[in-house]
Amino acid sequence: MRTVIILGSTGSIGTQALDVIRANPRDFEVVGLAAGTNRALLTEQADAFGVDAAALGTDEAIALVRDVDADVVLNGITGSVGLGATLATLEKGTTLALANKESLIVGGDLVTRLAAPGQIVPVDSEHSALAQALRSGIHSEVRRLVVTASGGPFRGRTREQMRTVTPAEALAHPTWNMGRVVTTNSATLVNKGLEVIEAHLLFDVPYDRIEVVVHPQSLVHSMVEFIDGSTIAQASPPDMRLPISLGLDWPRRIGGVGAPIDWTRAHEWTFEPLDDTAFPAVALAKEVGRAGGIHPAVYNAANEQAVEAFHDGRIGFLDIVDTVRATVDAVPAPDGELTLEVLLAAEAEAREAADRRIAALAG
Ligand SMILES: NC(=O)C1=CN([C@@H]2O[C@H](COP(=O)(O)OP(=O)(O)OC[C@H]3O[C@@H](n4cnc5c(N)ncnc54)[C@H](OP(=O)(O)O)[C@@H]3O)[C@@H](O)[C@H]2O)C=CC1
Ligand SMILES: CC(=O)[C@@H](O)[C@H](O)COP(=O)(O)O
Ligand SMILES: [Mn+2]
Repeated sequence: MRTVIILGSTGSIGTQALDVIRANPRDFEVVGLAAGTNRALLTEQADAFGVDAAALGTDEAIALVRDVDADVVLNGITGSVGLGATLATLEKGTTLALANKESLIVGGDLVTRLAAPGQIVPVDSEHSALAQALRSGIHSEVRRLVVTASGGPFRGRTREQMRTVTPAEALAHPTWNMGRVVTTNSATLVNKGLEVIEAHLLFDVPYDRIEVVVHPQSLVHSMVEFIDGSTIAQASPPDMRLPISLGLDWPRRIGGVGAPIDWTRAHEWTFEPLDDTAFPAVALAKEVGRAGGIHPAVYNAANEQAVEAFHDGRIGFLDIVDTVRATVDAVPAPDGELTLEVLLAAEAEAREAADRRIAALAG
């Protein structure tokens, strides 16, 4: 029996985690829940799972992690606001099932240095796939990580053909049903950019050995290529309950948590290179990832501001990544040691710089 705290319990990841736990009551017990603003659903969940410790908002979520003992904390908060909870979980020594990729990308080395070996278990589908494939070999045998991307709803389009797309069109993900921010990031390919940085930080593989390949069916969730030419891929229908269950009890597999691929039917799995001209977000992410320091945090903060502005109708779709590029260029790296305070200051500066550009575009 594993005791579990779920942060972001009212969201896509959180509610699917509760589905897994509801179906496996002998394996898991929920001992804490946290959400952002949805008090009604949080209360309903706490009642349904008999949970006393329920928190609303970032500060309360961090206090919950510190005060309530658990075997594993699932961080399913969206955005870099999840950083405090990630740090608090690692400081306490609790296993972190990490869906909130932004906290790893923003915190970078500050997060990885705080984590004991194996303390962070990836929940993001690609990184869960990589972790599963990496169980087949040792680090020195790895030649490349191959991160798959669905390509999003605008796969195959030119920049010009994306100029006037609407928020509703950007939210029509071809294969996954997810929260608003990550779905928008899939459409711009910023999600894949964040995931390349996430893969580098989790698996300590250099950026020139992490590739992105477009796989529209979202059945192969990522692959590891080994030095002998062998490639190990993890494949399953697109269903986050599988990586969530592995995150909650790594490396144990829970029977029946997801349906397998139906091999009695004909399938066509396709793989194609990413069009970096139409979707420059991945190349830009590699650039900021290589630069390290504050730069990944600036990339993410600018994107968060731009995504909100796009959904508010203040800027167009192409302006999202253009704003990230302009903000990365505008916010300089400070001198001196990289501390949490320095990172948070850079994030704030990036949000202001992005907001100024958004205001200029909107005006
Ligand atoms: N959804 C998916 O399939 C996948 C998601 N991820 C990652 O998982 C994370 C969550 O994504 P997703 O579930 O889709 O997002 P959602 O928008 O569906 O849910 C976000 C959750 O975070 C909570 N939240 C927001 N702000 C705060 C805060 N300040 N303090 C505490 N809780 C807060 C929300 O609460 P409330 O509802 O009350 O506002 C909600 O429970 C993201 O980092 C995403 O990139 C990764 C892979 C797949
Ligand atoms: C399910 C999951 O892990 C998402 O992060 C997913 O990767 C989004 O799909 P694409 O970004 O590949 O479109
Ligand atoms: Mn993913």
